[in-house]
Parts: sequence; C-alpha cells; structure tokens
Amino acid sequence: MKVGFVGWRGMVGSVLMGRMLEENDFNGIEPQFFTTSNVGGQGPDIGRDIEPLKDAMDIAALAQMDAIISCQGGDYTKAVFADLRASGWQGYWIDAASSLRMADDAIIILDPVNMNVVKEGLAAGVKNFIGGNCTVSLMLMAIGGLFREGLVEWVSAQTYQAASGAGAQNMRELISQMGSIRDAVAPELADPRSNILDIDRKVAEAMRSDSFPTDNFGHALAGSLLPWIDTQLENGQSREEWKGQAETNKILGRSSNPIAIDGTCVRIGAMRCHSQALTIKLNKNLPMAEIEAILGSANDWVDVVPNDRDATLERLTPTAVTGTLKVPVGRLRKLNMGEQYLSAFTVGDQLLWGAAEPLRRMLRILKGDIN
Ligand SMILES: NC(=O)C1=CN([C@@H]2O[C@H](COP(=O)(O)OP(=O)(O)OC[C@H]3O[C@@H](n4cnc5c(N)ncnc54)[C@H](OP(=O)(O)O)[C@@H]3O)[C@@H](O)[C@H]2O)C=CC1
Ligand SMILES: N[C@@H](CC(=O)OP(=O)(O)O)C(=O)O
Repeated sequence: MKVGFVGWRGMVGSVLMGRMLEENDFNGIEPQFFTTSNVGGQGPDIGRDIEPLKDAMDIAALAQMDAIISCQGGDYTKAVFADLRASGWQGYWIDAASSLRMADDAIIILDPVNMNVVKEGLAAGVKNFIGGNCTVSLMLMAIGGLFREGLVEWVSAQTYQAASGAGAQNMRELISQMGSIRDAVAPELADPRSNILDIDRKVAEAMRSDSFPTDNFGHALAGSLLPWIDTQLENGQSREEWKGQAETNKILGRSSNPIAIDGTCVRIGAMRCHSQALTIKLNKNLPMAEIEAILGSANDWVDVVPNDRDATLERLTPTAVTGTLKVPVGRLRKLNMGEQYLSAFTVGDQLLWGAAEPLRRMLRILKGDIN
C-alpha cells in the first residue's frame, strides 16, 4: 500500500509520526512524504531509506498513492482535494482538517466510538475519512458508553481548551505571555514583604499594555481566558460550539433525531489538554455504580476517576494527562436538578485522541489490523 503523508512536520503531523513509529505503523506500507515548501528535501527519520520529498501540489504525484494522510490544514485540502478526485483518483483520503467533515461522502473517524459507522462506510465504498474536532472526539472518548447505551437525552459542555488547539505559534505565545507577566513583577516577587495588590496592579498593567505579546491570540490568555473559539455564527454560537452537536451526531451515525449538544467553548492557558465540564441529562434514572461501569467499559482508554478530592487532583488535570492517550472522566455525581442530571468532568490530550490518533488508526483499519 502506497501511503502519502502531507503535513508530517507540523505540530499534528509530528505527533502522528511519533505515534506511528511507536506502533510500527510504517511496517507493511510504502510511505511517500510530500511538502509544500521543500521539494526534493529530506523527509522524516522513520528508520529506513525514503525517497526525497515530493510536491504536495502535484496532483499526478498524489494520484500515485493508495491512501493520503493530510495534517496540512483546511486550506491545503481545499486547494488539492477536488482536483485530485476530478483526476479520477480512487484512493483513501484521511484528513485532520475540518473542511470535508460534514460532506455527505465523508465519515468522521473515531473508531473506539463509531467502528460500526466506519465499517459500514467502507463497505459502501466511502473513500474520505476525516478526523473529528478535538473537543468532540475527546468528549465521546470519555462518555461514549452513555451514548452507546442510548442513555443520553442531551449534553451541555462547558469547555476549557488548550492553546495547542489554536496552533504551534499560539502555544509559544502563551509561554511568552507567562514570562512577560513574571518579568513585570520580578523584583516584587523576590521581596516577601512586597504588597500583593501592587503586584496585581502591575500584572494587570502588563497584560493590558501594547508590548504584551498577543500577535497570535490577539488578547492576553495567560492570567486570563478567552470565551470565544473559532468564527462567529449568526445564531450566536461560535463555530467550535456548533461542532458539538453537528459532529457528535454525525460520528454516531444519527442522521435523524439528533441529540442536542450545546455549551460555551473557552480557551484557557493549558498547553495541549482540553478539559470539559459536562451536564448530561439521562433519559432514565440509573444508579451511579451502573453509570460508572458503562463509562469505564466503553473503550480501552477511558479512565473513571472516583469522585474523591485526592484522586481527582492527581488524575483529572491537564498536567496528569498531557502526552498520554488516557481519557479520564470523573467528578461524577447527580446534580441538584434531579436524579437524571449527571455531572462529569473530563480531560484529554487534544493532539492525540483529538487529532493524530484517529488518523493512524484509520490506516490500520484499511490494512485490516484493527477490526
Ligand atoms: N492544532 C490542532 O489542535 C489541530 C489541528 N488540526 C488540523 O491540522 C492542521 C495542521 O495543524 P498544525 O499541525 O497545528 O499546523 P502547523 O502550522 O504546525 O503545520 C502545518 C504545516 O506548516 C508548514 N510549516 C511551516 N513552517 C513550519 C515549521 N517551522 N515547523 C513545522 N511546520 C511548518 C509545514 O508544511 P510544509 O512541510 O509543507 O512546509 C506543516 O506541515 C490544522 O490546520 C487543522 O486543520 C486538527 C485537529 C487539531
Ligand atoms: N478548534 C480547535 C482545534 C481544531 O483544529 O479544531 P478543528 O479540527 O475542528 O478545526 C481548538 O481551537 O481547540
């Protein structure tokens, strides 16, 4: 199987390469690496000789591939995908970008949750397999068991999304902002007798000053938060909020009678883990032990954390989860609103299950390694 990789050196692509090496995913495929900036250059080190980089805009070269995995972004997909298909190419297109997600001839891939949908699509001849929005995929990895059992009437998700979702430059800017804040009050911090309100005033001045680094976010994120992610829609939702219901129902293969999902998406100063506080209206009253058993048995990565202070602070934070495939879900309890209202909190690495992992697993599904 000839597999083309576009976007392999970007942030998502680098995480994908790392995971593919860890899982020996290059065995049994003929990889060809593409570039938009360095044709003829050297591709990644995958432990064996590879051909020089090919031009990612060269439709004829792309059309030689049996499958293409793109982590290059939506603009690239828009620039080549239609021409590639128009050239008669029948290969599999596997993409991290959102542009094709809601297309009728595309499936959103998250196989631990929707293997049935993926298999039905493959059997029906679908060739376009697109990774879901990170927040949606992580929510489904965490509470997929409740959806699988048909227990969910609606979900309200309040998100706490990491800087990485906005891109590599934004992660760097978050750290620069943290440094600028610290630098603005370094002498006062070194003096234990200094007045905390003076420190606070200086910090606020620094964060509001023109010299504060905001080229990427446009605003201070460190020491603050940004309650808007992605573009503005006419109905008052952000596009990130809109994806919650649209993508969840598509992933679950629910074309009619969609489950209502809505909430507020917020960027916070975490590096690469998205967290979400979920209010779930169940369609029947179940004992907590049964709910925990359903959640915990849904897939191999979900980790039900007891609703206990120490366990929560040890296992249910971005610091604990970052760089791992675990998707802990905890703070599980019935709310005062009634026995059918469940509260949950979940954390997940948005570059792993939120971006790279479903793509590499789709390749394994095509190879017949994951059934
Ligand atoms: N960030 C995220 O959380 C998520 C992103 N996605 C999707 O993935 C796409 C790619 O995202 P992301 O990986 O963050 O994008 P990056 O900006 O990190 O990489 C995209 C491309 O930029 C080019 N590039 C230019 N300069 C550099 C550099 N210094 N280092 C590395 N690459 C560079 C590379 O292309 P070339 O080698 O051809 O020059 C690279 O493939 C997004 O547009 C989005 O559609 C999906 C889910 C989550
Ligand atoms: N919008 C997400 C990241 C992302 O790339 O989402 P999507 O793949 O749906 O464009 C975030 O900012 O956290």
